[in-house]
Amino acid sequence: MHPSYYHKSHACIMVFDVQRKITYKNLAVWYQELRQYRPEIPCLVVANKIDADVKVTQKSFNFAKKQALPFYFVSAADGTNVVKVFRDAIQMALAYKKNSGDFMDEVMRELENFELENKEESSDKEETEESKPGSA
Ligand SMILES: Nc1nc2c(ncn2[C@@H]2O[C@H](COP(=O)(O)OP(=O)(O)OP(=O)(O)O)[C@@H](O)[C@H]2O)c(=O)[nH]1
Repeated sequence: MHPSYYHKSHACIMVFDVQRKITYKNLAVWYQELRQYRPEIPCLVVANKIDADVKVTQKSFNFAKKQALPFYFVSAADGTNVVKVFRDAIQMALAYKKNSGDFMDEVMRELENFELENKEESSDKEETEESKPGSA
């Protein structure tokens, strides 16, 4: 995947298809690539399409356990756990964004603060210009 897709990401949801083994096997490859660009962001693992065969939820998928990642059985078709996954991902992303010690994140945070301060300064200036007597 092009590195720009990883840029400024604060969480990752890795989804595999329980009916296609290759998609599970490929998780390791995707995960390695993700960690190259975003070493610390929260990553969630999703086993999708459980509606196709619910018995699959009795199987254990060790990839997530091995990497100590949160794991969810999901069906995008009937909605099982979809909201939960996105809620958890957003919560983890926000927590990460606030507290990240990753160097690139710190740089991005500084840049965002700098831009905000500049915007505030220029809007303060505009306000004082407008309130000057005789100004249009
Ligand atoms: N039964 C079932 N089918 C699903 C589920 N989620 C997606 N599908 C089906 O799987 C197929 C692929 O879904 P897409 O949304 O195209 O997923 P994708 O990741 O873009 O798939 P690729 O095009 O193979 O890369 C579609 O026919 C979907 O209807 C699910 O939870 N259960």
